[in-house]
Amino acid sequence: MFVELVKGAALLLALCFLHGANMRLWRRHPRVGKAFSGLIFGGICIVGMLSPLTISPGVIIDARSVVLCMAGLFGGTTVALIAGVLSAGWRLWLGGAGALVGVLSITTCVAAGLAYRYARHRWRLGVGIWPLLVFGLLLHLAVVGLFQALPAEVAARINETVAVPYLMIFPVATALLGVLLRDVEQRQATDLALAGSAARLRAITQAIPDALVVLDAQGRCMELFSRDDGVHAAGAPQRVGQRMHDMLPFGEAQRLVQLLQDTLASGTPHKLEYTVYTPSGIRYFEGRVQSLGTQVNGQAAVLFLARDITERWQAQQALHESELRFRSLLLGIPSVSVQGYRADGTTTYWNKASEELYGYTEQEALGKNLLELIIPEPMHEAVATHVAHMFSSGEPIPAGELRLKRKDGSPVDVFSSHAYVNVPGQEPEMFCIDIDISRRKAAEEEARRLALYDTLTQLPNRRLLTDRLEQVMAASSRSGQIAATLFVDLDHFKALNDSRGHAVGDLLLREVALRLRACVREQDTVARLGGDEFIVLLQSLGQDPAEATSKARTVGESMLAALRAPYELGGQPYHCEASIGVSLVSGHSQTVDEVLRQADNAMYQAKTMGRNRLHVYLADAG
Ligand SMILES: Nc1nc2c(ncn2[C@@H]2O[C@H](COP(=O)(O)OP(=O)(O)OP(=O)(O)O)[C@@H](O)[C@H]2O)c(=O)[nH]1
Repeated sequence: MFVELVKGAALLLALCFLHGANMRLWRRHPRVGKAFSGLIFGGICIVGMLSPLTISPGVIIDARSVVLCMAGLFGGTTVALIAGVLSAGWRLWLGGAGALVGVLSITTCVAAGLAYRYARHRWRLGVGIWPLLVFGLLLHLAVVGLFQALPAEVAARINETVAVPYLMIFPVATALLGVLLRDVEQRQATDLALAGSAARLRAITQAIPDALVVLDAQGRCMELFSRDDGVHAAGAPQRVGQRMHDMLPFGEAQRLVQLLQDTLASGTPHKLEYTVYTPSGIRYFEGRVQSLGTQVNGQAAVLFLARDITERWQAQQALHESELRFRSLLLGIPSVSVQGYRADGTTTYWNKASEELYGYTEQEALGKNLLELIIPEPMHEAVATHVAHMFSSGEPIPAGELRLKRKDGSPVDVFSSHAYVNVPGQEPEMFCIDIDISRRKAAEEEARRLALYDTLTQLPNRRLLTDRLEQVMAASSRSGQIAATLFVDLDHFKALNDSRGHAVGDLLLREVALRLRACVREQDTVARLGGDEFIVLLQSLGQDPAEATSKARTVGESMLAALRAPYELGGQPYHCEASIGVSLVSGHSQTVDEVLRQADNAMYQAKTMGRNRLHVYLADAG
């Protein structure tokens, strides 16, 4: 019996070995592998049946139950069916009284193994030693139950002699074979996973442009994974065993070795940029060093990942050069102030024209905030909002005319355009391009002044007077307030011109302008029509015409008195008198021309009445 057991154990070990070798052999063709495994399992059963324990002629006991249930559990349907058919065929060929029970036990074992397999996958039933032992015991109890179908005396002999050892040995054998096959299965899974990882790593290293190198602490290449055409892979097989000093210039190699030693000491990844001289020219690399965290060939090792960044480096270089060109071009450009600012308003660029326009030198401006430099206080909030919007959306601030401030606080009119510059890898910047339009603004202002003011006296001229008169008439028609027009004409002015010259006449006209202005309120208008004719427009004289006339008369009389006061013209005394005609303005009942004509008529009346007096226009008098 012991010899039989040893023989059985040897068979089971042989089965494990053959099954494992077969599955490895047919790894790429698993179906063929399963078919062969079925043959192996079946073959082992047949070998077992060649030297069985013979109970009586035609009734044999062997280890096929153990083998077949494991074929079902670890081999699956194909393996179990092939093994089962082979065993059953052989058992039928042997024939005898136990043939049918033998085939039945074969079927039971195959079915039990497949059921266990199903339960394992479906309900995660374990395949540890204890579940296998319980399974083996239950299965062999069932087989002993099948033995009861043999002729009674044979069954009784089995029960008396073999049943107990059978139930003690075969479940244990089942569990042991199961454990061995589980190990085979796990090793296969591990091999498969390893092969998969290796294949993935190979595919990755072929697909990515980077080279992966495993280096020891001295920078010696232990393994190299790289595309066959990569710079680092040139002569790859010979590279293994070489030091970094054999592949890189001495200085670069030293830097790299230092870096990988730092990486090993700190455990944190490091990176550096380095150059490699190749027959096709210099190439730039970015190297990342990461500790492997495990020893290779008994040594601490790092993974070194080298990326060719030549194109990126060249693009950055070109960008840098073009930016330098652009900045130095704008630096000296005359009359166009260019300033650069970051999102928080910090000044990053300040050209010569900006120095001239705003009064800050480049050193003074750089690093300062836009708002504190040239933006007047009332504009701070609006400018900050526009700048924030520009940096968040990338949309430039619309160009336009702005009144900014110089270093000395004086205002400066500029036409300001804005550009948002966002260079990849750099902080975005806003560039302001300002052109000084102060002269144009001053010229516009002067033209406006010339169009509306008299150059000699600086009083409003006829055009501005007409505007004001229309405004006063509109206001009068709304409020009912009466206004008055006083037409002032100097008496015998021509004689002054003729006797003392035009220039002295001009002096008198200026002095008259000042005296008239001094006689009226801020809201009243004193205008010069031309020659020695002035118009005084008095507003808001009340709603009663008599009262308005009285007020106008009072102002007019004070003007006559003021004009009569002595003059000093070019060092000579002079006495001047004037005649004044008054017409009232009430609502929009008259036109501007009518009002002026009425005042003119009244003034003419004053002249004809002897000059140096005031006359009020009466509608009935025409
Ligand atoms: N100095 C000077 N004279 C001017 C100017 N414009 C006009 N005149 C002169 O002003 C004078 C106007 O004369 P009139 O008002 O017609 O004569 P008048 O001597 O004042 O006579 P009455 O008004 O009747 O008293 C003319 O001699 C013009 O040449 C000016 O801008 N400067």
